[in-house]
Amino acid sequence: MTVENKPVKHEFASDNAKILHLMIHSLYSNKEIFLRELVSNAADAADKLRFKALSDNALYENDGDLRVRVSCDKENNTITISDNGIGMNHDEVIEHLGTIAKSGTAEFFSTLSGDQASDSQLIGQFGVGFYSSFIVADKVIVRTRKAGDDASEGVEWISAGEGEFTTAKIEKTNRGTDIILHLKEGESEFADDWRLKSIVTKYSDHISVSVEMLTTEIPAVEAVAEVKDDEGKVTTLAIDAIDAVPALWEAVNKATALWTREKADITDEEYKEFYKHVSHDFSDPLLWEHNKVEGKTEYTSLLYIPSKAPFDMYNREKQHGLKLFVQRVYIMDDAEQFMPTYLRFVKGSLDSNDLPLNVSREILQDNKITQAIRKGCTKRVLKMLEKLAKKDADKYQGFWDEFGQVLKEGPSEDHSNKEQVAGLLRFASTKEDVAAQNVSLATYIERMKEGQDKIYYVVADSFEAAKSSPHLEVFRKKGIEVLLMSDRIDEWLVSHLTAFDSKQLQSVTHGGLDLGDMDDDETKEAQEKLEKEYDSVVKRIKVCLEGKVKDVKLSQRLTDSPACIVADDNDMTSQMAKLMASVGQDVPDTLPIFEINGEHDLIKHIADEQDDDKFGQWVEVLFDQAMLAERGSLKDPASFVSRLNKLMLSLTK
Ligand SMILES: Nc1ncnc2c1ncn2[C@@H]1O[C@H](COP(=O)(O)OP(=O)(O)OP(=O)(O)O)[C@@H](O)[C@H]1O
Repeated sequence: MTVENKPVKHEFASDNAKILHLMIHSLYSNKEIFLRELVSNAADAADKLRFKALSDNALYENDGDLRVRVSCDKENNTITISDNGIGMNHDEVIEHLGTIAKSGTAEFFSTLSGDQASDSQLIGQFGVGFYSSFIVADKVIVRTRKAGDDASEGVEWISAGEGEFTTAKIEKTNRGTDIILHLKEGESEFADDWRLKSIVTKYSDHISVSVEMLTTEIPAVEAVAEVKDDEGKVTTLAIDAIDAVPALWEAVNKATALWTREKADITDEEYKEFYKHVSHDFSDPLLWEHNKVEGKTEYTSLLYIPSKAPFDMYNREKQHGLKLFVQRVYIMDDAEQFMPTYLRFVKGSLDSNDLPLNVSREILQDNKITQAIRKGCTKRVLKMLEKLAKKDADKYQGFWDEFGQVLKEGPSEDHSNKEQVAGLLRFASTKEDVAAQNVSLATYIERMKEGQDKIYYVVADSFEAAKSSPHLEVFRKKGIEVLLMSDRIDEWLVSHLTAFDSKQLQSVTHGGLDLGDMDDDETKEAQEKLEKEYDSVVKRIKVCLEGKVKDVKLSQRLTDSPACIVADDNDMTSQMAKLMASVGQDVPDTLPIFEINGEHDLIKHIADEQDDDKFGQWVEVLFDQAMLAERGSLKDPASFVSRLNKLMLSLTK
């Protein structure tokens, strides 16, 4: 795209005005963060240049001293943040500053409630970055030139943060980006060196690039002396005047990479600010760990668990949050190779001395060092979570509520840490019958009944459906706890997590029910007797449901419902079938097992029905009902309704 000398108008790509309005409103009480965001972007730009210059030193254009400068002009009510980093060309300006929109923006903004406190939390998760300038400015000018481009390739971007912005070609001799904020009326407090300095030190001390501000200029002092001669005549003599001290750019931050410092010298505040820089999150992290690993592979990791899930957490393609450094040189963001996908919420930085500086994503992929670091970091995060769960169950619960669903991807993805991940899982259960997922597998095992050797669970579409599943009846009667699962991922989880602590996980809707030593002899005898009694009824039902069921059995799991559907041991459960169908997979048509409750009055009633037609109608209706309860829908609902109506009519006669 060619750039015109004359400013060209562009529309913002998304519903910018509305989004900005919401953002400004929700972040207003914390407006100084605009400076953190802009300094953070400028430092990133310096990091990116340093990385690119590794393979092309000319990009430094003889100015290798990377820095960010912050200044203000009281008279004109402006603040300027200037960097000599990578800069942007015209297309990049349009791409990066022309839209706040990221995928899912509209959906995300529709979740805002208008309540400032909760919205600012959400906005923080979304990340507003550059656009936070409009909290304090009513006009923002960006003047930028990409490293390596000709001075005439500079671009000026101007916007008042409403529906549009302009771009124009400019001459810019020095590489990098200047951002000039024209402060709104009432925000002139920020056009003050002391105020700016205190914000920069508060938020940007950990940034490894130096952030500079101008010192105050000291004017020259003309010193004079009056000398009296013998006759009393006074002469004025100029003696050594004090030279003026010009304003100098001076670093106002420590400018050393935080993770290279000793843990004992780093305050919690500094850790928190560094987190905000790497994660673009506005809230404090939940916890973090900073480790220098020595030995075969040497690296420093600073890993954070956020307190809130970002709005696009469930997108598995989502960028990961680890920044990779090699020998303190920034290499890349989103170094996904160092963390398994189910821990994609972890943010932070990794610095390795063993990887080459010219490392690329491709090299990282098949690299022994990468694998060793990934293994170490995975263990570290799992340990952090284990420790938290032990030490502070409430805080862990907060973590689980945000990230539990993602952690549930663990057992299928990470076989070597399956047991450890399983120990971190939390479920709802029949013990409390509430939707909160707060029961660990270890707690379940502690509460198991004498003689119980399995961990029982049910998976359904919703918590309500799981809780009222007919399959739970006998478990409730016998006081056996069952885990209630209703997250989309649950069926997938249990298909990979088949045991924990040597106890098998068993679906209550799957296969024959064997309560093992928990059934007394009396119960077993009664069951056998009932089976004999119902032998011929079961056979008659099989004939009626020929081609629709795999088998018909007398149930041991029902007490209140007349019948239910069970999946054969090796067959896919209906939840799994639904899950596969929802991702477009072919699902084999498997026939269910139909179980009837011999103690139920309806079953007793049909057992006595001599008329084959009527018997058939009853069986079909009961079967459809059971299918409906299990799968939530029927292949042919109209026939079910008509059969039910016929049956009801016959009862009125
Ligand atoms: N000073 C700068 N120098 C070079 N590029 C910049 C600069 N400031 C912003 N950018 C570019 O604009 C992009 C958008 O910045 P913005 O702050 O809106 O989002 P972000 O930093 O990518 O992430 P987040 O929205 O989560 O804060 C950056 O990713 C970067 O590519």
